[in-house]
Amino acid sequence: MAAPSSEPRKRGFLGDIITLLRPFWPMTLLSTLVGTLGGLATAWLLASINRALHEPDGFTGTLALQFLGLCALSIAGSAVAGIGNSVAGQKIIACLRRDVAARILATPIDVLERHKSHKLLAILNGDIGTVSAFTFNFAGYAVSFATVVASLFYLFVISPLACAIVVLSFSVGTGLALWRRQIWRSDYREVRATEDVLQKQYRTITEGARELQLNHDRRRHVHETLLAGAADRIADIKIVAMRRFWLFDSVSEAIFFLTVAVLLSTRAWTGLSASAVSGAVLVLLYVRGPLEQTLQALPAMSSAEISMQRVADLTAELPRDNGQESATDAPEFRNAISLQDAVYAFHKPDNMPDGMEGFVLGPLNLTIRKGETLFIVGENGSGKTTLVKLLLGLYAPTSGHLLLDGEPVTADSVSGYRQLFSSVFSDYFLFDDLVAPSPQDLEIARHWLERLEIGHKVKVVDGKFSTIDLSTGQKKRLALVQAFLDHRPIMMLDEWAADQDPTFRKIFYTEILPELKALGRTLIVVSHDDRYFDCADTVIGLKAGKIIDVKATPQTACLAS
Ligand SMILES: Nc1ncnc2c1ncn2[C@@H]1O[C@H](COP(=O)(O)OP(=O)(O)OP(=O)(O)O)[C@@H](O)[C@H]1O
Repeated sequence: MAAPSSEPRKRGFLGDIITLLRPFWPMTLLSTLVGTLGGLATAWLLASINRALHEPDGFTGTLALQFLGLCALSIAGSAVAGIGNSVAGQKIIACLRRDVAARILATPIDVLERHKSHKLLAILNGDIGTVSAFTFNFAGYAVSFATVVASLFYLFVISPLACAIVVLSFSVGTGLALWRRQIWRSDYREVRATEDVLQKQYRTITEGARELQLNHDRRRHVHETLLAGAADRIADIKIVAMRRFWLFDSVSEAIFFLTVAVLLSTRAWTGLSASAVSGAVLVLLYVRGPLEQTLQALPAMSSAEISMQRVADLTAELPRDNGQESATDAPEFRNAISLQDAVYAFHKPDNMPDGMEGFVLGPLNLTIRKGETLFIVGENGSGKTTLVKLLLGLYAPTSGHLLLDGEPVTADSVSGYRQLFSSVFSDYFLFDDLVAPSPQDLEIARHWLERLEIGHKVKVVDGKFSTIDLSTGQKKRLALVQAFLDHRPIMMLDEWAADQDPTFRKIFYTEILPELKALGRTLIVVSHDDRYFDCADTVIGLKAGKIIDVKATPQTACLAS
């Protein structure tokens, strides 16, 4: 089995945005074109107003009609651009969310374990929204851009000098905005990194609520140092950025008034006509809004660029699903699964001190025959769960092979291979519903709920369990019902009995496991219950990642114990 392929990131930010917009190009193109038309109409409207100001006949009927027509076009252009934008924006968010989720679902477990879940959540919740917030306004920027360019063109036609003064004024404003963007880029990088820390602390206060309420010192440390530290740092960076923003905004405003003053006060010297001066003031007044809107998009663009980078970095590491996961059927399980000189070595964590190495399981040789009950035993940290993940195809061997009926399980076949198993890990996830249950499934579920002595607590109602608010041991019994309903030939139960009371623990080993075996299930059971090791056909003992003991036991002994 090969390691997941990662796609090198070749495109730039603009390329990413265009790729995102590509599926919605008819709508984006239409709204951008109509929006641009609206922007041109606005510029023409300014020209008409200026002409009306200096027309000897004033606001003539023709001008009035033209004014109305242009108003309609300008308003309609903005509206169509706005609506088209929001539709494309929402679809882009949905698309990105689906794509990232599909990639996470198709990602090998060890890669996923290396990405901490709070970081994945920050990307799913925060970054995707930031990217979309920028693409949302794509047509809006086109409207603003068209208005600015067309208005300047009009001004150039009536007076190149007035146009030059206005362009100079806008250029200084634009220069300031670009400078501001540059500073915001580095600020936002720190904001975004701190948001990951914040997300981690949010998880701590929700998932560790019990522990924190019982320990005031830790609670204070988490709340006042870690969480408040991250929240305050983000606030501090944003306060400085906003202060800078308003300072730059005031300077831009001052430049605007200064330009108007220059235009008015130097008329005698520059020889500008009244129509050129009023045209320039109109353009300055009216175009300032759209221009600022475009310039204000620059910080949003920086944020989107960094967020896009994070989404792209993540998705480059995660494989594309291509629908293969759902399309692959389980192969037939005829004889045995085995490991041949299989090794799994964990990556050494970045913060692991020198001289310490990551855990290595193997090399292992092991065969599990169809219908066999195998117990994996060993002290804490000996590698039992790691071995199970290797056997289930969740970890790919670093070297050696995983074989199904003598054939190596490859990167192409592993997804189907995994469908041979149902599992209850020691840190299992409990689903509260059944996937498309048949009437027989409902019957089987009822049987197993009774058999596991939780039938009085849980029923199946409309394809869902009526509750999953159960005791720890009862939840685990429900997880076993779920695993059984998966109808897989091999069941893996990792320390399943650890949370059960002594009576039910005995029932599990001496009745439930033999029943499952009698139903044809191959069973892989991780256990510390040495009292019941006789209930296995084979027991393998692990120590420091190596098999130290293999024992074949007749299962009849279990029934007598
Ligand atoms: N995600 C991980 N990243 C790095 N190392 C890991 C990871 N998971 C486990 N390990 C290492 O692998 C070793 C074996 O872990 P494993 O969970 O397989 O032990 P185990 O035998 O199931 O233990 P237990 O009886 O406590 O459940 C551990 O000592 C740990 O250091």
